[in-house]
Amino acid sequence: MTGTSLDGIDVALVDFAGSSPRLIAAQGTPLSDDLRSQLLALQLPQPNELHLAQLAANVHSDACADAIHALLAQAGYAASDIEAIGNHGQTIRHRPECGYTLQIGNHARLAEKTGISVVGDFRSRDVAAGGQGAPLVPAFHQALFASPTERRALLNIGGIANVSLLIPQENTCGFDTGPGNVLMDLWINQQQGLRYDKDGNWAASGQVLPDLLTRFLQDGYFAQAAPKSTGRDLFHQDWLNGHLAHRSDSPADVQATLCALSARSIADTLRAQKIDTLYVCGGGAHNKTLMHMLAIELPASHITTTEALGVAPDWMETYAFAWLAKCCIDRSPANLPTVTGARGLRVLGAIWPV
Ligand SMILES: Nc1ncnc2c1ncn2[C@@H]1O[C@H](COP(=O)(O)OP(=O)(O)OP(=O)(O)O)[C@@H](O)[C@H]1O
Ligand SMILES: CC(=O)N[C@H]1[C@@H]2OC[C@@H](O2)[C@@H](O)[C@@H]1O[C@H](C)C(=O)O
Repeated sequence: MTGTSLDGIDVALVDFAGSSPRLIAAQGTPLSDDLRSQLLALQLPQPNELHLAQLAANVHSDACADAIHALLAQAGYAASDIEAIGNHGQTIRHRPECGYTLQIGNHARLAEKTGISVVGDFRSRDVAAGGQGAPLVPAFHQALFASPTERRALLNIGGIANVSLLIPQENTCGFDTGPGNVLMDLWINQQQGLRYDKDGNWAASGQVLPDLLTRFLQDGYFAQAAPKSTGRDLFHQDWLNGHLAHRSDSPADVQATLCALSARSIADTLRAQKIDTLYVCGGGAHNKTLMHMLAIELPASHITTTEALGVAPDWMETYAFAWLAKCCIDRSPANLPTVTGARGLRVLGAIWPV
């Protein structure tokens, strides 16, 4: 899995032989500066992008192969022990309204480099069936973590934040709430050259600016009804610069307000759901300021991380893509039409067999 934050490659090794899946090992490897800048550049239109995307896909696959070999060596497994790799690829465009979503990654090359079958392109079939193609993890959350008694929400705070609502006796809902870390990452990078605001310390040093927060929240995405999904296609540098034009706020206050934007836009979607426990995963679970703001926004819910469900917050997403690969191999439908808006259940993904 390489997600919208473009921070690294996460690999999970999962055993599906028992009655429920078991996460055996997981590892994160930072993306090289070169690959990261190639992938970042492809997030928005640029000249010669077809060629550049194919070259980046090759480098991405080679880096994924290295990360997989490293995890197998560390866990004491051989390639021949592994049935398949679920390869999300890197999203460089997400335009379900135009009938496509694009995750680059050279699946054939990854199969060649590892000698392991690859399952990839998980989102296209759902989009072809009229769905958003995202988020896909709610089906996995439902399969593993639904409770007969507790009203649960699982919240992934990656670059983009997405939520799964697991309410007893109700269909599972899920959608992208909007920015998770992506705008905070862009702002601290622009102001201080850092990749992210460690523990949310910079945000904690500023004051939330209510008028700026209101301005951010006026983006039409927040009021849109589900099914909905988003990405860097919407929440990018120009979005941020556009909202900050003709203002002279203190940079720390802007960071605090971006943090509040993530917390508020998440909480606004959860308040009416009377969630008993909110389980947080993704890198944002490490942002203490964001977690604190969420707790203030949702006083009636117990807020913890997915560690309480037995899965460390950093591995939930990559675990999900192993599960999605297994569903594809078994030809089990893995989308939730109540989440993505697809016309029906579909088997997701394509297989590059060895
Ligand atoms: N200690 C920390 N303090 C604050 N923020 C952190 C910390 N560790 C990680 N993050 C944030 O989490 C981000 C990475 O999160 P994650 O890996 O879940 O995103 P992703 O999977 O790439 O995104 P998505 O889920 O949207 O695809 C970093 O870019 C950073 O903003
Ligand atoms: C198009 C795309 O890559 N979407 C990602 C992104 O990252 C978070 C959010 O936006 C979510 O919709 C999705 O990823 C997760 C893993 C999903 O499909 O459930």
